[in-house]
Amino acid sequence: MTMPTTAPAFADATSSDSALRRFLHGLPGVDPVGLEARAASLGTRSIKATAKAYAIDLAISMIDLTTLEGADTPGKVRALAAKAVHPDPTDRTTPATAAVCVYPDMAATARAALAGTDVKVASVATAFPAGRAALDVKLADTRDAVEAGADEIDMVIDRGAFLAGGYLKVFEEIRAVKEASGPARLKVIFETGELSTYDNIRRASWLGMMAGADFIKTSTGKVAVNATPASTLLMLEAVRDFRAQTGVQVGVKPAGGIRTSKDAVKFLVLVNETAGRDWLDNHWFRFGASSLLNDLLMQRQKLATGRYSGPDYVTVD
Ligand SMILES: O=C[C@H](O)COP(=O)(O)O
Repeated sequence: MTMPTTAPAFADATSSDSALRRFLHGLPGVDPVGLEARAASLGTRSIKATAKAYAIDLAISMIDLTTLEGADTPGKVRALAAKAVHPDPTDRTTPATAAVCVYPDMAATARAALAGTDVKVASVATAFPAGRAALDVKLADTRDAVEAGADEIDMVIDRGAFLAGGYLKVFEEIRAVKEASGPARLKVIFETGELSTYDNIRRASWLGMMAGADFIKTSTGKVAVNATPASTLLMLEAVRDFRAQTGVQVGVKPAGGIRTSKDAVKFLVLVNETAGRDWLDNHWFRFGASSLLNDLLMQRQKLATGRYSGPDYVTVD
């Protein structure tokens, strides 16, 4: 198989397992107390009502509206797609979400339902969520999703290999999935809640970007600890530093457990204060969320009218 070439800046660092280990373990260590304090303090920033209205619309436009359940049906995916295109049918000024995110077997249904719109089809692949399958199975899963119409692939890394120090294996797997993704943008999920340390999250971020990730993503939403402000802050620092070093911009997607407007706005403050304004649009920042949109819609309505709507204002997620 022809592999994409590694960025020249990293040719030496990725020439062997030991070279890659030296590079990743040579990254500056993370001070956990300082990191968490910075994330917490940015989270307490208050913003003006006008900025809040802007932030709510921005957050809506950044959602990968997600359903990743064993019980997903074509009907549920079509309803989700309709909601992604017109989140509030009574107010056509409401922005569409960025994407609808589904399992590969639902990608064709999502593609058909979103035809003629700007909303992307994102599909998880590579034996999501555990990532425990042979590489050829993961590549077939990826190709299936792309052939069915996915614009974006959300792959999971092999956390077992990463934690055992098999960095080159993880690196080569990401490169192979990137190639199998063809024109689709590749989001690489680290499952930060399983990586044990902040140092590992920093190492995984660099590993993913060096291997060609278009986005780095925190979590699957399927484990106990999903997206946290601290892990997202760390990843935002990584994309900022990677661009400074290589000129290549990589997006960030916190996912899992983000359910309120208040939380979404906190994440946007982190983006603005860490990576900067260049990341403040849905090409470079996404929220992976199954249950955030309704709260954003209710807050949007409250800002516009001064009151919350009745419980039947929004459809159930
Ligand atoms: O990638 C998206 C996540 O699976 C969604 O997680 P959530 O259901 O906690 O919002």
